[in-house]
Amino acid sequence: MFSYHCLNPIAEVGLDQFSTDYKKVEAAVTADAILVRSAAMHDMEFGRNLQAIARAGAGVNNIPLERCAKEGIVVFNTPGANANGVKELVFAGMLLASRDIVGGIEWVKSQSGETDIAKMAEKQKKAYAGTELAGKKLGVIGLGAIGVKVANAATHLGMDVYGYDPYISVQAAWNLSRSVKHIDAVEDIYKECDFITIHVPLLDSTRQMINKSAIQMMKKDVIILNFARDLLVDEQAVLDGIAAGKIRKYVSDFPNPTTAGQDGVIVIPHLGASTAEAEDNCAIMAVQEISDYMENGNITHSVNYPDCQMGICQTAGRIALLHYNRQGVIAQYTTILGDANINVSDMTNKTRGDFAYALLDIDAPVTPEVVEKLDAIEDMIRVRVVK
Ligand SMILES: NC(=O)C1=CN([C@@H]2O[C@H](COP(=O)(O)OP(=O)(O)OC[C@H]3O[C@@H](n4cnc5c(N)ncnc54)[C@H](O)[C@@H]3O)[C@@H](O)[C@H]2O)C=CC1
Ligand SMILES: O=C(O)C(=O)COP(=O)(O)O
Repeated sequence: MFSYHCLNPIAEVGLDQFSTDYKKVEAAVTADAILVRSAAMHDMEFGRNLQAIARAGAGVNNIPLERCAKEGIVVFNTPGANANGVKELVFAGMLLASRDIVGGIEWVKSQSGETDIAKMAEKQKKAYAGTELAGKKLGVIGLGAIGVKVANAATHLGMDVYGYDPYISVQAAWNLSRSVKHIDAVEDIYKECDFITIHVPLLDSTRQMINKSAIQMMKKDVIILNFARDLLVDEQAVLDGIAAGKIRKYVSDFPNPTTAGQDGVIVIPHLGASTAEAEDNCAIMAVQEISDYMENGNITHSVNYPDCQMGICQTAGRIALLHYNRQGVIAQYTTILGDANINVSDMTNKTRGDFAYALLDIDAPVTPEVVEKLDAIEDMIRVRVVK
């Protein structure tokens, strides 16, 4: 029996995929697995039972990945599962920034009860007029699951699309429309584009990527869209750019005290992934990842351990070893198994940075003594008896 805890509400259609071997628990500290969306986990203490965290979504900056790896907790996310939801909201953002739709709607509301409203609107509407998307240059920074969808869809709206991603995956490159211009230097996006949208993860290397010097390079009347994370942008520099008449609009999906209520800023309450479809997709993928890890030891879409798959165990036993990626560890654990007369019929050992993961299918179940010896290896983080 496995237990799981939901730190945020997770779509039932996903949770329904857990077999009857899983029970939901109210206390995170007792759970084998945690499902989470945006809840902040950096200050959380993790229970000793905790083996896996699945982020039902893309961004994992709310989870202490390194600490989890050191505690033998595998963290997963659900790549692409909410990308369409975000893509659609990015276009809503572009349209809201192009004409003052919000201001116009508010004006109509403020005139409710006016019998002459239709005539008044015809006079008033010029205050909310704007421009079109077609023919404008759109710069997409980060061509992952979301960026590719935004870039491709924009080409169908008649936009001239520039894409920048020095680390683009082969899969993303395959999916990218040939009409998207491949940009090698992000400065070219800053200098050329009328709309700039950012779709990169929040990392030390991307924090405040859109800063004062980037803004200085931009065209007058640029529209900046941020559906990735607020900390990617120096938002005070953006407000200064708006006040100076350089930036026409800043659209953000991340409310905070700096931007909320400011002129020239459209802030949405983090709705990018809040569609029924995205919530269902993320929950289903997260539950599949956790189930396969808990039941088979397979890792798919981890963000702190290497992915590793050996299907369903066909031998007498399977163990999973989470360890540091250091010299001699493999020799030590294979020696312990050999000394215990346990034959390894299949094994995979994968590494990711400082961490490594091994799955071993063995011809006899391991005894508690063998587990104790494996656990005692200096660079061993966690030993799991999967079967
Ligand atoms: N507003 C919302 O509700 C949502 C926001 N997000 C945010 O959007 C981000 C992107 O999501 P996905 O596209 O699904 O992730 P992804 O991992 O598929 O794509 C990220 C892309 O950014 C690229 N990248 C990394 N560093 C870069 C750099 N310095 N310059 C240019 N490109 C760089 C990577 O190569 C990758 O292709 C997430 O990390 C998350 O923070 C994601 C989903 C929902
Ligand atoms: O997937 C992401 O990175 C998101 O930002 C979506 O967050 P949410 O699941 O809506 O709290």
